Amino acid sequence: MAGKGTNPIPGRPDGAPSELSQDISQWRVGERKRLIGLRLAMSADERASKTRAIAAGLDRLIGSPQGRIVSLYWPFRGEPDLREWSTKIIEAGGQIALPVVIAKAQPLEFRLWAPGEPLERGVWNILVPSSGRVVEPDVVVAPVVGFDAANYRLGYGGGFYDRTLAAMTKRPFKVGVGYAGARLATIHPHAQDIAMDAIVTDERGSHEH
Ligand SMILES: Nc1nc2c(c(=O)[nH]1)N(C=O)[C@@H](CNc1ccc(C(=O)N[C@@H](CCC(=O)O)C(=O)O)cc1)CN2
Ligand SMILES: Nc1ncnc2c1ncn2[C@@H]1O[C@H](COP(=O)(O)OP(=O)(O)OP(=O)(O)O)[C@@H](O)[C@H]1O
Repeated sequence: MAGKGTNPIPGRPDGAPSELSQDISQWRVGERKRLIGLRLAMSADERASKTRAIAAGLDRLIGSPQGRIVSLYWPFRGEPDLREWSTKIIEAGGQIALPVVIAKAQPLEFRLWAPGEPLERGVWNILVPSSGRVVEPDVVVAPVVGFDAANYRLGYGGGFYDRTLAAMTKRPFKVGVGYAGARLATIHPHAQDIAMDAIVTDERGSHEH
């Protein structure tokens, strides 16, 4: 099965899953690179049209955002750009929060933000709200690098969302968002990986509940 463009877990001639965590973390590194490469290779038009489909999927899944805080993200490395959708959430009576990296290996903080409000460069130069109140979102929309059939999410490898979700006192509704091409059979989840309640992609399918 180790065809062109695949990244078999090493240690097995057939690429079958090995339980060696070192092999799995190497496999994750390779898959992150491959999947980020795939989405960066898409045209801006293709990303925009897939992003519109993702936004429609989020609307169907989440329903009315009235009185709810939805955490989004400031897009980078070809992630779906949902900033236009964030305006719709606010117009419909919801609020938007953005994640802030406080430090490596620490949970994220979420700060309220609305389009037009000031942002500043945080850790790794990521833009974060300068002044919004720190909140716990009702809905966490987390960008995925990859995702699997059990709704586990592969991110950039910082473990930020897993730590954040584990530390939250509220139990938010957790939605992973990404392109359909980011689907994997399994991400070989670690014990501390937290599955999403749903994954929304540009393809309508069984991941929506
Ligand atoms: N748009 C967006 N914002 C987000 C996230 C995200 O996934 N997407 N995050 C979701 O977690 C947090 C940021 N997570 C990040 C994790 C790793 C790297 C990164 O560049 N890591 C380097 C290695 C850095 C180092 O260890 O020195 C790398 O991958 O090369 C960047 C952001 C919060 N904000
Ligand atoms: N709740 C947690 N407590 C302690 N360590 C954790 C926790 N969650 C994740 N980690 C550690 O963080 C590291 C990266 O985790 P993982 O590969 O799952 O990141 P990711 O989901 O791809 O990244 P991100 O969530 O930042 O997008 C791993 O070494 C993992 O053990």
